[in-house]
Amino acid sequence: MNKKTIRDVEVRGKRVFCRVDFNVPMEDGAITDDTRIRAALPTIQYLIEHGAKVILASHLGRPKGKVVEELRLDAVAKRLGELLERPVVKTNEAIGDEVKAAVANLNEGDVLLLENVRFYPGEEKNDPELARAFAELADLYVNDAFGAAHRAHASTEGIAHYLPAVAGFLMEKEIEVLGKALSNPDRPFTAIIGGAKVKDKIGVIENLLDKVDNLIIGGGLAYTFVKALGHDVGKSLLEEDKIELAKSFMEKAKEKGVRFYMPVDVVVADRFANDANTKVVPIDAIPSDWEALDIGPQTRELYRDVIRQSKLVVWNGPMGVFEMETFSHGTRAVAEALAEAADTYSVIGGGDSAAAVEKFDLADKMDHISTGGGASLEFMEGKQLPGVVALNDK
Ligand SMILES: Nc1ncnc2c1ncn2[C@@H]1O[C@H](COP(=O)(O)OP(=O)(O)OP(=O)(O)O)[C@@H](O)[C@H]1O
Ligand SMILES: O=C(O)[C@H](O)COP(=O)(O)O
Repeated sequence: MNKKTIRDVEVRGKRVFCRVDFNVPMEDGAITDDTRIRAALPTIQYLIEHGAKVILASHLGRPKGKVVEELRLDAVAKRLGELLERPVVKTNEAIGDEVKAAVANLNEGDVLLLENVRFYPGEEKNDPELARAFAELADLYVNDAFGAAHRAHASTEGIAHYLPAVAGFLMEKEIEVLGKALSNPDRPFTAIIGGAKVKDKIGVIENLLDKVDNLIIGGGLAYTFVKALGHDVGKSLLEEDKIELAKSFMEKAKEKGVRFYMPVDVVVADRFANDANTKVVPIDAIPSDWEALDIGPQTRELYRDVIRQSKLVVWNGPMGVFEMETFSHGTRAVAEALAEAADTYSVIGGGDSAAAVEKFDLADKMDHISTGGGASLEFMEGKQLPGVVALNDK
């Protein structure tokens, strides 16, 4: 990575404004998955051990510039304190007198968590006034919020214009792993693209077609490709306006020598429910009033084999409606194949695929699970992430 990191600067005695992505899932005020908090610990611990005065900032949810009581960061501060095994001071504001006083009270190695930065309308507008107010609290800016790096907001981008700005360890790792996959991949390199819609994956498929040896398609978006091949898809997800695009992707794959893998059989259901009637049918025999909700057993085997023969696999998007047990087997098979393939470096591109891997209890068997959903998708589209661009070059 050509950006400076916290290793390249002196942090001792400095007030460090560290942007993290603590946008964790919550239910009834309780954190249901603290992966993102844990992922930021190496940076926070480094700052503590090296005598920084640590000021953490994050968003939670989408409060749209207003105070939303349920989106306060108190539960996050508590969890962070437990994980760090040290007190974490939490303010009820992210700027202003209360915050300035709390920062002035910090000793070397102390940790302060500011209130949800998205309570301020200036955050998402990348208002220079708010960015400056954040910057005035600190001597150094550290961005460890990879999950929010695709957002040009006051605490992710704007602030970097007013302070020396470097990356944290999580940011560095995400950029290095995803960056290597895209620029210098071990081969055979396979991308597995699933999820609901072609529309959301156009950029990724386009970019990856130039880089991969194998492209595996699954999930709801596969049926637009199936239709493009001339088969009926019944009531399966279909984006009529993307059929031509699907055709052009398949042609482009052929031109480039990319092997393009589509489901050969699917699990169809008579309604969208876990207890629906189901059957396995070949891809060219989807009944007109049934919908395909998972890849079938032959496809699972086919995809397993491709995974086994790959040196690097990047996976984004589930193979079926994995939230329902009946339609989870395709996604599980891909996760298991990645877990078993010892010589295959597996990169999970955040979002639902990461949730699936967690659900199947296979997270610790993957080589890298991105903490970014939208951010990793934009990175894989080949886009520059504003939160990264704004950091100081080496
Ligand atoms: N065959 C299918 N029919 C209908 N829905 C499907 C099918 N296969 C997968 N899905 C649904 O697609 C959803 C996931 O797709 P989505 O594009 O939202 O997430 P993703 O690809 O993981 O991207 P992100 O990283 O943004 O979360 C899941 O909720 C899953 O149930
Ligand atoms: O959950 C995420 O992907 C990040 O925290 C970014 O959140 P956002 O999509 O609300 O900007």
